[in-house]
Amino acid sequence: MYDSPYPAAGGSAPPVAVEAARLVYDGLPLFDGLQLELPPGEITALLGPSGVGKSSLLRLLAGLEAAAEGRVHDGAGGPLTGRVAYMAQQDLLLPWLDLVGNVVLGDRLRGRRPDRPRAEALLAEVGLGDRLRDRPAALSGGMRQRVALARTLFENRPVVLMDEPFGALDAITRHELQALAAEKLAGRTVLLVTHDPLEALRLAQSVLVMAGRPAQVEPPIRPAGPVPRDPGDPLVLQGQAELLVRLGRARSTA
Ligand SMILES: Nc1ncnc2c1ncn2[C@@H]1O[C@H](COP(=O)(O)OP(=O)(O)OP(=O)(O)O)[C@@H](O)[C@H]1O
Repeated sequence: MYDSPYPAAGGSAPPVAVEAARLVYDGLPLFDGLQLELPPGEITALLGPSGVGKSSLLRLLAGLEAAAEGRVHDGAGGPLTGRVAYMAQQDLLLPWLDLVGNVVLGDRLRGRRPDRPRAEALLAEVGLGDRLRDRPAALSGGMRQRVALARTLFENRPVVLMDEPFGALDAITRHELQALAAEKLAGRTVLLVTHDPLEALRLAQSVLVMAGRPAQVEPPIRPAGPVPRDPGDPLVLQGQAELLVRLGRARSTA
């Protein structure tokens, strides 16, 4: 029996465990025997050099990597099927649907009657209550990522996988959306892939660095204090400097 250090709290967000993950592209293992633990109800950030395999690992967790081997489970050996939402860097909004239509898309694809009032309430929560009937083309990049966040929250899954969701935004919009995401995702088990050490230290209870080929995930850093942390906090700034050193080391082993 797998002995998780992060037992699932009854009825709430589960931990996520990856065991013996292996993925080979073009005959070369990207990772092999990779282990990973995500604590329940917390945000974990995953950093690492470009090409090390972060997005591939995220897709493996989402069940989207057909070629991968290994085991992904909820810490008690159960599958994560139906408990995972995925948010990509591109907002993936459909241009012919209005904002409500984009948020309820998952329900429609599953053949369920869309809960439009809940979608409208979520759009209002992310600050778009007065744009419900707009098409995505009428929005800024930051607004579009707000819609993508509302759509992710609409799925109401206890596990959320995010692949550089704020990477394409300007610094101020990114800062605002990070705070919004931290507030709205509280209590869920989140894996956030990012290239930004400051984003990781602002939002995450655990920070992981992925390095090497085949890649491994290094032991977690657990910065002190509640999230979102103040970017000007001396501990955050010091953590950022240390993380940059670790990332430099990780790149030299990639
Ligand atoms: N479907 C695929 N077929 C072959 N190689 C692939 C495939 N998908 C990814 N790769 C390769 O696997 C490696 C890891 O890709 P991945 O996107 O997971 O890295 P990453 O760490 O997320 O990179 P980045 O930070 O640049 O987004 C890269 O060298 C990439 O070219």
